[in-house]
Amino acid sequence: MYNKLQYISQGETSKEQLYNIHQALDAGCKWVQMRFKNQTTKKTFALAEKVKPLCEEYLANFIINDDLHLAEQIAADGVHLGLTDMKIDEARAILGSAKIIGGTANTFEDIQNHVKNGCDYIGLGPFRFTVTKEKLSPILGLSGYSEILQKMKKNKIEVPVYAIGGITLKDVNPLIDIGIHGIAVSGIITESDEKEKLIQQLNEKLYADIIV
Ligand SMILES: Cc1ncc(COP(=O)(O)OP(=O)(O)O)c(N)n1
Ligand SMILES: Cc1ncsc1CCOP(=O)(O)O
Ligand SMILES: [Mg+2]
Repeated sequence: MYNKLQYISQGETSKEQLYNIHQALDAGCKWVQMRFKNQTTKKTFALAEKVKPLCEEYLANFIINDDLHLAEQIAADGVHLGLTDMKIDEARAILGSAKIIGGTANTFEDIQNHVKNGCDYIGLGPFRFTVTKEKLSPILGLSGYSEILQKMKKNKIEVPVYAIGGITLKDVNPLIDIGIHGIAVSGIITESDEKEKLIQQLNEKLYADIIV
């Protein structure tokens, strides 16, 4: 089962990206999505080439935002695709069954489509307004999530759903209570001065029901 905490990288430059990813790994993140928007292919490739061995060193999963071909070239663990990115079934045909393919959803119908097309997990959001992403889809809030998760249950659709968009520590318990599998976060980890403590607190809540 995938880790319940996915860190989505931030940074205006390759140096900032690498620094933020390294800090998140050092603090205990076990799953990184490299999200480096509006860059040349050369720059994203060069960054991915550095991030991959770093994630390997920290035994963390490494997936790429948007760029299926980069994920393939670099032999990343997978890719995250949005509603306007490459279609999930097309990506699956290229990457094969061993790679992780995540898909963005804003509605129950998006989830139905992604599951039919073979995605491994859903990034459902946005939960609330966030400055991390421009052009947000309609905000779902806890009630929107709850409605969608209930429809999934009724229709026997089983796929790990990650909440995304402005998630903070206090949101984790209510999200887990309604059936969310995990969270994908960027701002709270990037901006935290106490990353290790924050990640520990997030994991305690995310894994509270797991008996060891
Ligand atoms: C885990 C996760 N969920 C959703 C998204 C958003 O993807 P997308 O809608 O393609 O937006 P961009 O991130 O590409 O701006 C995500 N990246 N990760
Ligand atoms: C990539 C993305 N997609 C929907 S919201 C979002 C940003 C999540 O970042 P943050 O945790 O800082 O709100
Ligand atoms: Mg995208």
